[in-house]
Formats: sequence, C-alpha cells, structure tokens
Amino acid sequence: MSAFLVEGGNRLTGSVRVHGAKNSVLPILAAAILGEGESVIHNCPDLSDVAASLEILRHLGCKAVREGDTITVDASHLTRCDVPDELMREMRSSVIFLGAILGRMGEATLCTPGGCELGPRPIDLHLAAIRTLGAGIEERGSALHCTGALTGGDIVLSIPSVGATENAMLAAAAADGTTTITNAAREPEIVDLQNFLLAMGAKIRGAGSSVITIEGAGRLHGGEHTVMADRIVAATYLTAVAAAGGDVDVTGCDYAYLSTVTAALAESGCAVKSGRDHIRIRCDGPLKGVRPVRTAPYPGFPTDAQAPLMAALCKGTGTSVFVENIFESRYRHVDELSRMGADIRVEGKVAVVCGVPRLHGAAVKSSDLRGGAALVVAALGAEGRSEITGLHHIDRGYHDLELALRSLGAEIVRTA
Ligand SMILES: CC(=O)N[C@H]1[C@@H](OP(=O)(O)OP(=O)(O)OC[C@H]2O[C@@H](n3ccc(=O)[nH]c3=O)[C@H](O)[C@@H]2O)O[C@H](CO)[C@@H](O)[C@@H]1O
Ligand SMILES: C=C(OP(=O)(O)O)C(=O)O
Repeated sequence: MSAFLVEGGNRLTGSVRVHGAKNSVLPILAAAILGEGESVIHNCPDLSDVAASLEILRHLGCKAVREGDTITVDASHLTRCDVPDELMREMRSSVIFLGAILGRMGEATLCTPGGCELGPRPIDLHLAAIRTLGAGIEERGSALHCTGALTGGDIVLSIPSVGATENAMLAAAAADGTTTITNAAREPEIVDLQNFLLAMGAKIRGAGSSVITIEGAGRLHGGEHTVMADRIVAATYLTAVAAAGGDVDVTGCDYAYLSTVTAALAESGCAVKSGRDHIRIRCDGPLKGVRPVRTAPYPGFPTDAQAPLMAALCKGTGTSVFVENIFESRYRHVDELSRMGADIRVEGKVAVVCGVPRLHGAAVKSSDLRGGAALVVAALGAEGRSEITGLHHIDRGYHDLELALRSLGAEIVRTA
C-alpha cells in the first residue's frame, strides 16, 4: 500500500503552477461525444478520474489519445451507448456521460455513479432534467435505461447542482429546440464547459449566471479548448503555505475564482497579493481564527476547499467555526486531524476548530479526495513524521502533488 511520508516543519518557498481542473476536464471529455469529429483538449491533468473518462470514451467507440497534457478525442463513430458498471462506480463524474450519450445516440444505459463518500449523493435532479427534455427513464435498482429523441424544455433546478446543470447542458445541446436551465450552478467550470460547447458549434449563453439558454444546434462538430486551471488545487497550495509557513507564488490560476479562500487566509494573518493570473502568499506567524466559514454554491466558499483550510487553521491561536452546507458527511478528515493533535469538535454540519500551538506527525488515512489533501496540508505544518495512506483518493484530483510540494522545499515522498 503506497503512502506519503511527510517530515513536517519546512518552510515552503518558490513558485508552483496549477494544473488543469478536474471538475472542468471531466464534463468536457463527456461533451466531446457530441461532436461528430475530432476534439482537441489542452491542459488536461493526468488524474485517475481522467484515465477513467478515457476508458469510457474508448468503450463507446471513440478514439481517445493523450500526448502530454493534450487529449484528442475522435467521436466520429460511436458504437455503443452503455457505460460499464465498474467505470460508473469509479467516479461521480461518470454520470455526466448520461446527457451526452443520450443526446448523441438517443439511448443510454448506465448505473448510478460512485465518487467520494460525502454522504448521500442522489441524481434525482439529473434525471428530472433529462425527463423534461423528453427522455423516458427505466430504473431497475441502480440500473438506468434512458431513451428518447430530446426536445428543448424549461428545466428548473431546485438546487443549483453542478452535475445536473452540466448534464442538462449536454443533453440540451443535442436536443431539438430551445432549453432554459433556471437556478443553474454558476461555478467557473460551467463557464468552461459552455466555452467548449461554443467551440463545437453549440448555441448556448448564460453560463456563470443562474439562467442558461441553449438553442439545440443539431449536429455539433469537434472543438479545440484549453481547460481552465484547478481552483481547488490552487486553494490547496495556498493552505499548505499557511500551514507550513513560507512565501510562494501560485501561478496559472485566476485569483477572482478564489476570493473567498484568499479572504479567509488573509483574515488568519497571511499576506495575500493577487495578480491577474497568480496569487502570492506569505505566512510567518501563527494563524489567527477566522469568521465562520460557510460552504455554499459558487460564488460562496467552496465545499472542496473546506478540509484543506480547516487543516491549516488547526495550528494557531484562535477559534474558527466551519459550517458545511453542501454535503452531509464531509468531516471525515476530522478524526485523522485529531490524531495529529488538532482540537476539533463536530456537531452536525458545524465544526469548531480551536487552534493549538503545535501538531505532531501521525499515521493517518485519507477517507476522500479533499480530506486526504487536508492531511497533507496538516502534516507539512506538523512536527515530525506523518504517514498518509489512501492515496488513491488524492490521485483522483491532484497530479504529482508530492513533486509540486517538494519543489517548494517540502520533505514528502511517496512509498511504493
Ligand atoms: C466532478 C465535480 O464537478 N464535482 C463537484 C460537483 O459535484 P456534484 O455535481 O456531485 O455536486 P452537486 O452540485 O450536484 O451537489 C450539490 C448538492 O446537491 C445535491 N444533489 C445533487 C444532485 C441531485 O440530483 N440531487 C441532489 O440532491 C447533492 O447531494 C449536494 O448536496 O460539485 C460539488 C459542489 O460544488 C463539488 O464538491 C464537486 O467537487
Ligand atoms: C467531491 C469531489 O469530487 P467528485 O464530485 O468527483 O467526487 C471533489 O473534487 O472534491
């Protein structure tokens, strides 16, 4: 079983570039199915979730080739309309293939998706959205069989679900007629998906606002696109510097997407200075507690950055309160942080973190992607050696995390 061995206590210095966004490249790869031709997608991070998406594309009959960080998908001839259960269970994003396969083939067979264990993650809104576009859905246990020629419709989401918005966008791009998605998710990754669809010839507007309008454009062609930077990876690097101390320039990311995270770090005492496409963070002293951090849909504080920020604030002088509003069970990192000496109490959706003067290294286990990243952040600021297992979770969303951190002076190695 591989593990990260981290010898904490080194200050982090230098500059680190943020790789492409997992939550952007995954729906974009699914969207490539809609193009009757070749799509060229740049800045694709090398993540296990991306590898799983490529397997799904190849299973469907696409040619999908990676060269460096560019992936070329030729979706000229699709031969199947199902996704095997084992690939569906590998990641949450597999469900985004539903709208794309149905849109292209008029039929899709898959089962409910896997992904991080963050409490219940229903797909009722995804299914309701494609039903609104005229799809018939047969549900047998976890198996779904969807059929129907899609027509435009008015989709109203009761929650601005990121995945349901993406599924609806993909299905609607292939539908006949006009679709509006009301209460759409406003995450930057939705705008990135819209940009790729535009490059494929789709007629779509409004991404980034609560109402997205898609005029079904018939057949789409392949498109070329560069995936946006991963704002959660950027947030993780920033919290790592806050935890360990140091002076680092995080480059290649749009600071505007990270304002809630940088505001909390500034409040804790870090000096944060943002340029157009980079964020510089300097941290020298013990961190202070911050005002309540409440996770919310974008532009609120991202739930995916909750665990890394909490890890940084464990060591310091003040008390910080977190309120996790998106997922029911997203505090599984807390018990592991406590093994490192953190003082955290959880009651329902609230976690109260009382800063302690020091954390100590410990053997800890990642229980999910960002929870695992949080353990790395805490270990960098802890005294002594930590061993972090469960790296398959971390590898879903971070490419060569240890190399990036080592380049900043951290002592971290991956055991075989
Ligand atoms: C691959 C990807 O982009 N993953 C992101 C996406 O996940 P994902 O798309 O799964 O998250 P959603 O925005 O859909 O989930 C938000 C909330 O809506 C609920 N819900 C969602 C769909 C549904 O049909 N019914 C329902 O009740 C969920 O249980 C959750 O409580 O957005 C999350 C919230 O920003 C992020 O943490 C994930 O990193
Ligand atoms: C929860 C996450 O991902 P997913 O939706 O792919 O499980 C995440 O990126 O933090």
